[in-house]
Amino acid sequence: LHAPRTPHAAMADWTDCLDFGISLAKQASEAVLTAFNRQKEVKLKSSPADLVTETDQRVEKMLISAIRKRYPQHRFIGEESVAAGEPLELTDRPTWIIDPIDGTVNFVHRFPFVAISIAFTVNKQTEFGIVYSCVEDKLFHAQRGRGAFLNGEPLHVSGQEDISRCVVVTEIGAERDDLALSTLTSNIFRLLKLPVHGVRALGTAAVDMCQVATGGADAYYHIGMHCWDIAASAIIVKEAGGVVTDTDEFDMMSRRVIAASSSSVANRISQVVRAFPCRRDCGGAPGANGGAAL
Ligand SMILES: O=P(O)(O)OC(CO)CO
Ligand SMILES: [Mg+2]
Ligand SMILES: [Mg+2]
Repeated sequence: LHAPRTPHAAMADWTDCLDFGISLAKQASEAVLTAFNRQKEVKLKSSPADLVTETDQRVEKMLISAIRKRYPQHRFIGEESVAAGEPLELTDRPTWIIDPIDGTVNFVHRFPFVAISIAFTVNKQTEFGIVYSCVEDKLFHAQRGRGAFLNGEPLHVSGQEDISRCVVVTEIGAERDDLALSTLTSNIFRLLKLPVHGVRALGTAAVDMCQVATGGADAYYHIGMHCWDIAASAIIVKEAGGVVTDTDEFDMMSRRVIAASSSSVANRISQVVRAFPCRRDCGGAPGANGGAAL
């Protein structure tokens, strides 16, 4: 089902793809839970804290082969396929952006927050996102213009506008060089000094960001993640009434994101948090790799 820029394609609502994605996320969750308590063979990727297991690779292959069989024209950006050398390219074609296990370090350690994250874009616009937090058995999803849901119940952000009353979620990530670590820790220091009510990190960007959609947290920011970590949860936050930004408009390839309950909270975080340079996932944008404020 190729979707060129035609009025017909503009009218497509992609619900069939969403339903299929949800059924696959449930199957993938079973595979993740079966392996959760078992011994894992762990390999390193970009750093000593960037891990992959056989389950990450197997789940991604299962998802992609099932989707490809049903939608042969569709394209993919998958974390483990990119790690294996596949190009990371977002085109106008219908594209599935997949993180087979978001929270692999948690998975390896049996820390109980791991998720399957699936986003779907057409003409580079996200049409829906699915985040399945497997151990919690929480299925988050959102479709463009149709709201966000947790296990079928509508989601709403907190609406908090005062940063000093916020719980802010972030991730430490896998970067371990001095500049990244000092930037990360000084960002947390500055937020705590505002003060905010608390800073949290669950170990999965997808689930972290979904906390903003539920109103359980008021904001999330992250530097250094990849598009597959946050593409699905970004539309979930947006459809729950939240704000998703970068320095300017949200750009899922920039490796920076702020998701917040209100634009005033997003702006305040943007003033406080500094970014360290990260190579974009794909495409180019002026100043995208600079060390400017997030
Ligand atoms: O476990 P993954 O997919 O590498 O993702 C991490 C990125 O830091 C957690 O979101
Ligand atoms: Mg991830
Ligand atoms: Mg992953």
